[in-house]
Amino acid sequence: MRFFSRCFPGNAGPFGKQVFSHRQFFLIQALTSHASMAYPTSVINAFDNSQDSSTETALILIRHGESLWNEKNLFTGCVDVPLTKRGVEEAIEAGKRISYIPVDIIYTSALIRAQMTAMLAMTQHRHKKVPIIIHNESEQAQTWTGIFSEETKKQSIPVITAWQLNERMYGELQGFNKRETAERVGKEQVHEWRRSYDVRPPGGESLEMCSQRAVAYFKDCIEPQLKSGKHVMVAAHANSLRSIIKYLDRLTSQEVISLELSTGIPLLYIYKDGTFIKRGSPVGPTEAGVYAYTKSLALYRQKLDEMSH
Ligand SMILES: O=C(O)[C@@H](CO)OP(=O)(O)O
Repeated sequence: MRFFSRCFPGNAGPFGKQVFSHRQFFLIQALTSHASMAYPTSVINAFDNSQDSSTETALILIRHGESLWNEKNLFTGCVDVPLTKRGVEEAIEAGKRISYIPVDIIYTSALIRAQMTAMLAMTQHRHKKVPIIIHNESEQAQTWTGIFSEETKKQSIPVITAWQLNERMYGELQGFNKRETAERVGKEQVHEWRRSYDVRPPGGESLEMCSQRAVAYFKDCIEPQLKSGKHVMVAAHANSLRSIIKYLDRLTSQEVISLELSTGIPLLYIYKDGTFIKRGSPVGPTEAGVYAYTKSLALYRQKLDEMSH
């Protein structure tokens, strides 16, 4: 049961007090293990490779679009702030960039800026499936969010929310202006709090502490999905994603200091034979280079194109 309790929404943690039930598990299984009835078999095969664990799978990482506190230059951490208009546009643009890359399951943090980003990005996707947030707050939430049409389930993508993917908790800095804080306590101190690997901001999490929960979640819950043939998108935050990228790219704690992630830029990895191959950021939906590296992605794109003609 370890996989279940750690990997489904509502797992114990600062942002979840729910418990996992078997019903939840079966719902997610149903949502992720289907083939589309509405598409020709060849298309289904092109992106439903969940039976073949040797297949390459796509992992898209995306930092949320600009938030209202990014705009104001405030330490945000786990404060649940929505996107700005520009953030909304960034998320839509990101969606265009990945609109031909298969997505079978989405993970987001428990915070609205990551969830908005994932949902807005999916409005641009060519497969037109509906991303649906899996609710597990209570037995009632599970029952009341039930989907009873198999056909409709097949046209859905489960969205799993996990507090472990949240932004690093910034402690007593949350809500303060970054520039003003630097003027008060010194630029070096603020830089150390923001970018060092193991120094904690007052009352908050160091990047190392953030890594411990984010990478553990990635290894326990997301990697098994990729391994089983699912294409995964993760919408999260600067520091939870820096932690995950440190793990994927095997960066040292020194190297991760200079890793900066822009808002709303998708990053693509291919998972194959237990390793992650970095593919950078797809620049545009029709960029040939993005699809050149794996046959299955190229085939997927070709089929989507054929469907729309
Ligand atoms: O304020 C925050 O939560 C983060 C991300 O915006 O800031 P920083 O770049 O300092 O880690």
